[in-house]
Amino acid sequence: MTLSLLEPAMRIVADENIPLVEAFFGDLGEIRRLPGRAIDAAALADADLLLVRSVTRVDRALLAGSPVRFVGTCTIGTDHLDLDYFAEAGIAWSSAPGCNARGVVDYVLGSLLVLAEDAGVDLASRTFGVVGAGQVGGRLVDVLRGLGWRVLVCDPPRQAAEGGDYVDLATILRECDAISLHTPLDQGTHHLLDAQRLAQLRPGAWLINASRGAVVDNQALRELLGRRDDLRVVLDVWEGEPQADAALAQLCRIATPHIAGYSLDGKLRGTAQIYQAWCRVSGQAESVSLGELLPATWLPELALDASCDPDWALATLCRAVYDPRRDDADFRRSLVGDDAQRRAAFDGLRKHYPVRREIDGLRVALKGDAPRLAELVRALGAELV
Ligand SMILES: NC(=O)C1=CN([C@@H]2O[C@H](COP(=O)(O)OP(=O)(O)OC[C@H]3O[C@@H](n4cnc5c(N)ncnc54)[C@H](O)[C@@H]3O)[C@@H](O)[C@H]2O)C=CC1
Ligand SMILES: O=C(O)C(=O)[C@H](O)COP(=O)(O)O
Repeated sequence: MTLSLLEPAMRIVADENIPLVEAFFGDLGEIRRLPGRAIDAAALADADLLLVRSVTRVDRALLAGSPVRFVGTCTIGTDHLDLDYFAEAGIAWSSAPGCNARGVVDYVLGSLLVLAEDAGVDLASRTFGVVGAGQVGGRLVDVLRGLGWRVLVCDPPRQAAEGGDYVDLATILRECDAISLHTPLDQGTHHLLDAQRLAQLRPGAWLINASRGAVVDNQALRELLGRRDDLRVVLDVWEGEPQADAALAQLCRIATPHIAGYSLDGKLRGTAQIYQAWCRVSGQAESVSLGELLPATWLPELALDASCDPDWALATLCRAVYDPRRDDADFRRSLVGDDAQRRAAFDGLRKHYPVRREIDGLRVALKGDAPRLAELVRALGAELV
């Protein structure tokens, strides 16, 4: 859909946690910043553009009667948008596909390192299961396979559309030591892992959910973890956010407040993608680009000696960029007080999230001839220099 060309001053309402809105959209008109959970129909009474993150439910109740004609969500997920209503009302929209996918991959890698150290196992000896092989899962599969690890992939929609080397969920549950979930949340994936499927996890299995909370039945998972102390679980997303089940969090090896994709690069890319989408929709030429706005990384380059142990190199490169244990510790400290205090703490940790970059922004120099290390660096997506 192409909207009519811009009038001089647009009125833009944007979540206060979207970075660079002024840099990208400032020339278009007046920008009003609000907390995402406080964006209501009254705030949109004279808005043309609405820019949100995942915490704002955007549907008929929010938009009916408002002049909003474009909704941009600076996120990958779209489960907070009522797309049927947008189509019915002729509202253009865009998400930011893939913007923070690399951050989630870094989160999963960091979590796997912790789980492997706890168990005293070699990650290369595990069988990995990736459920949902889109922007996030697809990148994860490439990295894990690039590292030479055995990976089974379950993605029925892709399997139906493309054929190929996919397995069903039952096979993943039966054969995989480590399972990572990367499906969208929709009717087909709500409680994809319900009590019955959770019960099929292998002895000692690891389960990671950084997709959407309700892809796993949280109550069933809590009950299962109460009975099975062999399982190890990593949860970044929760049913009913910003309320997280504190008892479930205590039973998880790593628990974080929906920050898996919170790399700075990912957030800035999200804003840039929405700006590009708006320019397409409005027929306007782009006048701002992300390249000039991305800050320098704090750790642009690392050198590894050819004699170093590849497992040490893997952990060192991943953790040089991101280690989820800090986020886990911050979240655990926040699990105090009443429900309202914990909800506020959940949002607070996300609002004040520290700067984090991505592994593929790292340049790695190898001192000496080390083909195995070179392969590892490339598999991680870092640049070999
Ligand atoms: N925790 C975080 O910070 C973040 C979470 N996310 C979430 O991660 C999830 C994945 O995002 P993307 O990779 O961008 O989505 P995507 O739409 O690119 O890929 C999802 C894949 O799941 C597949 N799928 C759908 N139903 C399935 C089922 N029943 N079983 C197995 N596969 C199924 C689809 O065919 C598709 O290939 C989403 O829920 C998204 O909201 C995304 C970014 C950050
Ligand atoms: O992009 C997505 O989808 C995510 O899950 C984001 O990491 C969510 O970030 P917020 O929009 O909730 O800040």
